[in-house]
Amino acid sequence: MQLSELLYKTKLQSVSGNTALDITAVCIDSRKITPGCVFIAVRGGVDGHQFIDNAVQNGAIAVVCETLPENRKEGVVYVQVESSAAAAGIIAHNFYGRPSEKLKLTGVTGTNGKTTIATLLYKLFSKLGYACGLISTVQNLVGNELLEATHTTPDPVSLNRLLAYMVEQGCAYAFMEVSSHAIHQHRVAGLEFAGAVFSNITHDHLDYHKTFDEYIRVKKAFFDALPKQAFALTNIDDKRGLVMTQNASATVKTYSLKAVSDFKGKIIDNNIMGLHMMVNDQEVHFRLIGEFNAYNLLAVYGAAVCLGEDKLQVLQTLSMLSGAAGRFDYIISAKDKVIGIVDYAHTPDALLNVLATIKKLRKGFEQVITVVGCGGNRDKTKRPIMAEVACEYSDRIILTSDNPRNEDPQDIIRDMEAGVNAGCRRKCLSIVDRKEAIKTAISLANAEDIVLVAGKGHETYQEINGVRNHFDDKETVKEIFELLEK
Ligand SMILES: CC(=O)N[C@H]1[C@@H](OP(=O)(O)OP(=O)(O)OC[C@H]2O[C@@H](n3ccc(=O)[nH]c3=O)[C@H](O)[C@@H]2O)O[C@H](CO)[C@@H](O)[C@@H]1O[C@H](C)C(=O)N[C@@H](C)C(=O)N[C@H](CCC(=O)O)C(=O)O
Ligand SMILES: Nc1ncnc2c1ncn2[C@@H]1O[C@H](COP(=O)(O)OP(=O)(O)OP(=O)(O)O)[C@@H](O)[C@H]1O
Ligand SMILES: N[C@H](CCC[C@H](N)C(=O)O)C(=O)O
Ligand SMILES: [Mg+2]
Repeated sequence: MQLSELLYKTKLQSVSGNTALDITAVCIDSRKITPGCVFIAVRGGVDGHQFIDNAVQNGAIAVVCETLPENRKEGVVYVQVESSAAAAGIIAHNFYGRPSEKLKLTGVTGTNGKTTIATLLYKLFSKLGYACGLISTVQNLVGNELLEATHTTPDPVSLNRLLAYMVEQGCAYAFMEVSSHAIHQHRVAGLEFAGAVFSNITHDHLDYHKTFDEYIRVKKAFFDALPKQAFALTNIDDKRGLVMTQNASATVKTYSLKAVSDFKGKIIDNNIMGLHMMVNDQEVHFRLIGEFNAYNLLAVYGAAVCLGEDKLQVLQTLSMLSGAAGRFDYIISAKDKVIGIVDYAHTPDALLNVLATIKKLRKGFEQVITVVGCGGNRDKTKRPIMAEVACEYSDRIILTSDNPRNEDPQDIIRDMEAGVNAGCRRKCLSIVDRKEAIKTAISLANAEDIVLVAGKGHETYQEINGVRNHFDDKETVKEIFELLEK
């Protein structure tokens, strides 16, 4: 494709050279240069500008950058833009044939619930008979083809390649999670969204965004950028729900369990068998559990209706679906009927939600034993809060490792212990080894007790010092149930 076509819709500052140049690939990483490509120098943790010469040496014939290099090579076209990251999204979108305009793309953002909502939308639309794509933390799916996910929202080149593949495979819809990192880094720049969903916003990722206001501003930017013909569906029970869409030119739709809204729900009953709800005057039973899933289900219902589906058919189909892997995923031991719940709650709010949900499901006599850790090299401020939440809602807690990454797991646990108040110390244990921690929790459980293993959900590894060792919470719980019941 010609460079001039690739630059369509980018905000150019200067161009040196002839843009009637055939480009074979788009590259944002100098380590992955292929001859004939355009290299886009993006500033991140390191400054991509320092790799321009290297990229040219390895065969890049055009360079897109914010600051022009002093030594420019003859025959190479240099394009200056205001934001390389934004240009990368737009250029990648053009290169891959503007895939988001060839299918209906819905983006889901918010602190919690993105994977659940996007996955349910994918399952729902697949069941309704459409070929669909899914881009999520857990997995990417093109029809039934499974592709590994490395990020919640991939980099713009991988993302547009994936969307183009969905188009090629005949997908009519794509549902994707849009993380706040992705919005901030312009990974979704250039994409044409048919609609966007806001789930909620709470304390997370402040290691990256620094302040809560900045985190809100970043998420809001996604809604501000939606096209006029798109829908912007927001949860108005969240304090920031209306702020998100206040400047959107898209059509704003709302959902709520508490207030008058376009998609209004009311919980009639909420137990281990599922949710019994009223949704816009229609009584319906869902297999998903807990109030937070009532919100997720309303978001899915609302988005499907905004995309033009029949209300009743959507509810009937939704009522048959199960949730996403590692989200309130439970196993009951054969003999003692101990309930093991594996959940991806890795933020204070998510943990609070899960434990509050469990509390409502209890019959009264059983203990709740919580196993929880916090990831290394991530927001440290959440550590004591998560321990505090776990203490408040559990009869026993075992603090353990999540993915320590490059931190000493003992240090992480110490940070968590700061949140355990004197009154709770007697019910709290710290065990660094996650498997040992789960085993201890299950050994402490009596018949019908509930063991919550939080933080890693669907993850099948534990990352320690750059090495990912196989580790699967659900598999571990199952294994220990079998071992202890022999
Ligand atoms: C903090 C963060 O988000 N980092 C992402 C970011 O990296 P970065 O900007 O620091 O990149 P960098 O390594 O400094 O390089 C800057 C530029 O120079 C280029 N480069 C770099 C080195 C080189 O030799 N040559 C070269 O050309 C890079 O390709 C890049 O374009 O851009 C990279 C390419 O798109 C991402 O892979 C990387 O994700 C890292 C691995 C990551 O861990 N990200 C997490 C935090 C993340 O994005 N998480 C969210 C979900 C969060 C949630 O909701 O839970 C997600 O969407 O997955
Ligand atoms: N609507 C919701 N509100 C609050 N908590 C939720 C909600 N939905 C799910 N959760 C809790 O948050 C955890 C993460 O859910 P999910 O994976 O769907 O969210 P996510 O936004 O994709 O998270 P991540 O950014 O980590 O990928 C779940 O394990 C559950 O405990
Ligand atoms: N997308 C999140 C997931 C955190 C999951 C938790 N298990 C951890 O490793 O901290 C992140 O990368 O920050
Ligand atoms: Mg997710």
